[in-house]
Amino acid sequence: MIRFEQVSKVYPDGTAAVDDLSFEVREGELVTLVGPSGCGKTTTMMMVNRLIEPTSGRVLLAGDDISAVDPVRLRRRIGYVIQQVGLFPHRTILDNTATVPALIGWKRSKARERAAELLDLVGLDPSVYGPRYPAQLSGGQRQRVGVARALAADPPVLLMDEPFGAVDPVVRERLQNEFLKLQATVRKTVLMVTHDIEEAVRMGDRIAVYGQGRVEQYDTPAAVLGRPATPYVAEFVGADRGLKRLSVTTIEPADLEQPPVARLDEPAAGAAERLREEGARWAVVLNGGGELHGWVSAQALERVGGRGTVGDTARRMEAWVPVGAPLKRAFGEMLQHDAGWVAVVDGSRFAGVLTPAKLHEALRRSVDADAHGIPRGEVEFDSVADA
Ligand SMILES: Nc1ncnc2c1ncn2[C@@H]1O[C@H](COP(=O)(O)OP(=O)(O)OP(=O)(O)O)[C@@H](O)[C@H]1O
Repeated sequence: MIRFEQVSKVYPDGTAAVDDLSFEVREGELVTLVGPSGCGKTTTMMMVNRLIEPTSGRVLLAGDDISAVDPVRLRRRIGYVIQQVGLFPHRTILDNTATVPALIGWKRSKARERAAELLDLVGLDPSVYGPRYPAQLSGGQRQRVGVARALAADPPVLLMDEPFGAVDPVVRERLQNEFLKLQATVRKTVLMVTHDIEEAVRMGDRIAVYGQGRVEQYDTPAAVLGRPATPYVAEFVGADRGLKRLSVTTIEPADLEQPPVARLDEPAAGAAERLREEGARWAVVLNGGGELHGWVSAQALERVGGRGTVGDTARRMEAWVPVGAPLKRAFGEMLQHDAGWVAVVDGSRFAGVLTPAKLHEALRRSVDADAHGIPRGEVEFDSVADA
């Protein structure tokens, strides 16, 4: 969709900002450009919407050499989100969001209707925020408006330059997650500049790691973390890349343990006996529909004895995650709820539990898979234990 072919940019003062860049962003893919300040990320991005012209090489968009496309028409196909957002201070949020559709000649009513839809999509109620002015919004809300505005004319391509850079880390993580959800439905081709490797790893389908003016590695987050192509990349992703890997390794059914299970409405005595036989100290408790309710300890069941049901003494389980969530989220849930394990659900069905030992095992398996270049599911567990 976006293709850089041996692109270089030397500024008039002789600064070589980008040197012989070649890579391709596939349609619907989110690619993060990450690297230290001044390495040429913004220059790369601005050559896509022709705010900057390359000195040599070509940039292609959907097969067209963009140097032959009228810049104004080109930019209609490309949404642009920048850190400072750049909202017009004297226009309402609704009008700000409707800027591009209005510019390209949509009827005012249609442009505003679309703007309201987009505000809703990024989590801002248009009836509340639409009439406000930019100064009446928080930084995070302004960033959301920036995204809504970029999407308003439904361009196939989005360029985002540090889009979540100006907000605190908590809001930033929320905006990142919201954007990923949005991207899962709108499937734009996205180039996103960041200097934060965590953000690059979390957001990118692929990452371009920049050295000075050059791409040192262009690969999936797991591969960049697992097999840094050069010592520079290894240093840039950091010694704690094992930890970062938690963000990109997902929980799979094979990672789960199957503890004893009790039903909410079954007699406590029967459940207590089962646990005794199995030598287990606790059981997961499900409701009649097989959905997770919580957990119960063997001791508590013994106390209830013959008189009651499991439901009389079961505790709710707050620490749960869906299958497919990153290990980092499971780990976060364990810490937040001070839990020794976290329940994993598949839709509304209970799928098993992830324990710290299993989490570690999953992580090792993912490292091992990358080291050998084979899919995670095909790694023999023995090789993990030996590693
Ligand atoms: N108009 C310009 N004239 C001369 N040099 C420039 C110009 N714009 C950028 N540069 C230089 O080109 C290099 C790459 O800049 P660029 O803005 O692409 O980097 P970046 O990776 O986006 O950095 P940052 O993360 O700090 O925004 C830097 O050395 C910068 O000083």
